[in-house]
Amino acid sequence: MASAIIRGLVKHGHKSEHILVCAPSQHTRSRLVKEFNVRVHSDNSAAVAFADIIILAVKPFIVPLVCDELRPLLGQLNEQRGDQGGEQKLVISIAAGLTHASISDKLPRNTQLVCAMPNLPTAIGKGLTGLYVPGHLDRQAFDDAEQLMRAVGDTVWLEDENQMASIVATAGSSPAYFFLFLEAMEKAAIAQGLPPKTASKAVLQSAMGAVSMAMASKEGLANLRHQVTSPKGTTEQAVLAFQHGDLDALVARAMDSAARRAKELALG
Ligand SMILES: NC(=O)C1=CN([C@@H]2O[C@H](COP(=O)(O)OP(=O)(O)OC[C@H]3O[C@@H](n4cnc5c(N)ncnc54)[C@H](O)[C@@H]3O)[C@@H](O)[C@H]2O)C=CC1
Ligand SMILES: O=C(O)[C@@H]1CCC=N1
Repeated sequence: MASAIIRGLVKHGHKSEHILVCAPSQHTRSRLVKEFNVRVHSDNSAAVAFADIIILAVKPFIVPLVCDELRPLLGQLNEQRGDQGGEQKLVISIAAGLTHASISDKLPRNTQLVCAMPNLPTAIGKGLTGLYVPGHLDRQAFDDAEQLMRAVGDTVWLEDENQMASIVATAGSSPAYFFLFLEAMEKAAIAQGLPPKTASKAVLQSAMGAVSMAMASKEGLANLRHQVTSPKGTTEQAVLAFQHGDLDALVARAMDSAARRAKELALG
């Protein structure tokens, strides 16, 4: 996910020399230098010395370990900046499930921390990031978090942290559902006899057309669906097959499972 954000940032004009990636693996560091020409370091605390905005993009169970590495220097630098009336460094966590309080507890007191849930299309500037912060955040930190994630897509601010699990299910994880559905369509089209390239083009272009139309339209998804569904026609048969398979219930079950998993990850 870090690569997706970096790709999106670089593509949208952020200078690669302003980005420092800290990763323990030499292989990962070399790959990122080769791909994006970013700065790299093996020591996570180098991020604190270098950056005003620090993104925690590790697996949820590793976040506490990384916070332990960041805490001493982060506390020291923020204290210095506070004494000089300067801005505090901003920490953004993208770890699924982890609560603001659980991460804050691992960082120096009063650290400006935003919990974010982006998704993979940030890599092409078409991401969706849910953002949450309880109560107060400095205006500058708020603007910085918004501006950074806006550079790689759209944002929604959540008022209630409990909504974050739904954003994980609806946005963070959902590109995989769409890929799965498109894969299933592609397989079915090939099974019906279309050449693979034709099947792929027909599926992807139709998906893109449908999503672009839905985004441009004020009519709502059900209305658009009705416009495709001629009475006693072909679409009606396909829609009936989905409905007999109880697609709504299946999707709800899948999304509930993702949201439940996000809450489990919060418990560690
Ligand atoms: N993959 C996705 O689409 C999304 C992932 N996320 C969140 O992003 C985080 C990362 O997920 P992925 O990118 O999928 O996992 P990943 O396994 O692909 O990437 C994790 C990276 O962390 C690095 N790492 C491991 N230990 C480290 C340490 N001690 N210090 C610094 N770096 C370390 C690894 O080298 C690896 O490059 C997770 O918390 C996940 O919940 C959030 C939204 C979407
Ligand atoms: O599957 C995961 O846990 C991560 C969080 C959202 C998308 N990928």
